[in-house]
Amino acid sequence: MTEAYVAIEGGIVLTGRSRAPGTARGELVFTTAYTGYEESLTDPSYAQQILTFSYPLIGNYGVRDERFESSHVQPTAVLARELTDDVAEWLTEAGVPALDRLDTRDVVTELREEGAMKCGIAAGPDASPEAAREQLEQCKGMSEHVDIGADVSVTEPVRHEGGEYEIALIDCGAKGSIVSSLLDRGASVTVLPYDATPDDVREVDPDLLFLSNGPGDPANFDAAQELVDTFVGDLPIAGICLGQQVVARALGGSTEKMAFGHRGVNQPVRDLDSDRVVMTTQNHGYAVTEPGELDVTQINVNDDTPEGLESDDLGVLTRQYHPEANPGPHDSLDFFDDVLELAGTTRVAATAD
Ligand SMILES: NC(=O)CC[C@H](N)C(=O)O
Repeated sequence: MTEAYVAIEGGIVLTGRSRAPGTARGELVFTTAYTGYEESLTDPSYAQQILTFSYPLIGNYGVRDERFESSHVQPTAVLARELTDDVAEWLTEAGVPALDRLDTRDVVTELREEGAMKCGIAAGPDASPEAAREQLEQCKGMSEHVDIGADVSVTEPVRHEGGEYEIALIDCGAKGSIVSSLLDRGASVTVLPYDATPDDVREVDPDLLFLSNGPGDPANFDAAQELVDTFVGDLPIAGICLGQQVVARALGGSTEKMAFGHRGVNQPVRDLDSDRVVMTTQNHGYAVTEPGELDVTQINVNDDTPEGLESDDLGVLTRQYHPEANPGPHDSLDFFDDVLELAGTTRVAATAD
């Protein structure tokens, strides 16, 4: 067994089996998802993080690229109790270090007690505890990645021709299934870079401005925040995850880093109007603390954090969780119907003028 080492803030060094060689560093987080590993591993929201799967066996239904949320593996390294050969080969080809035969219960317990922590990894024939510690020393906290959008965003507009409604999607690290969920419902989507200017948006002449999910601290997405400032009231605005956080900050709200975040596929969310609880997929380490000009319409059942923000007057609709949620649960897919309906209000207003 080729050994691999995990050095965690506070001096802990864990040993496991190397499944993909290399060294890496990143903030150590965990997901409780028991399915959807292809989607999680290609979700750009995981950039600069080391992803621990708490479910004990990862890879039991293979790896198929049609499930990918982006073109490549996004976490800097992967930890699990057991990874199948399919996943180990995929991560080896991707150059993303991975290790298993690790007591992930210990890792998760540590993270739940101490919060997300910096971490260094060394795996493969040349690995040593010192190499893992060196990685740890160079590791930055998520909020210190001040231009993380540049690592995950398109650099030029990308147009997806679809139906009648025009949506400008600001790509702060967008999952592919957000684009396909909008196209499936009759929208045309123009994906714009994370640092798009108001003029870039005007050029698209959209019916709705959509802010995507993405990695890191929403406070580091100034350009996207400025777009919300500029267009609120004139264009309907929607957002998912980082998108919700950026919209809230732009409209007088605030965000903060959570202790260890929400990552999994069975996070319960209560809609305050209908009192209905839905199961949701989540992946975030920051949360909205004050909603500013928006109303909190949905909350997390476990910790009451805001899961949905809305303003009828301003035409704003956001979700902290991932309604597109491949492979599921799909309880909240109707969010995208609501977004399209909101986009339709622009056309109605334009006809009335
Ligand atoms: N999935 C996301 O968009 C994550 C949002 C943000 N980076 C957070 O961790 O809270």
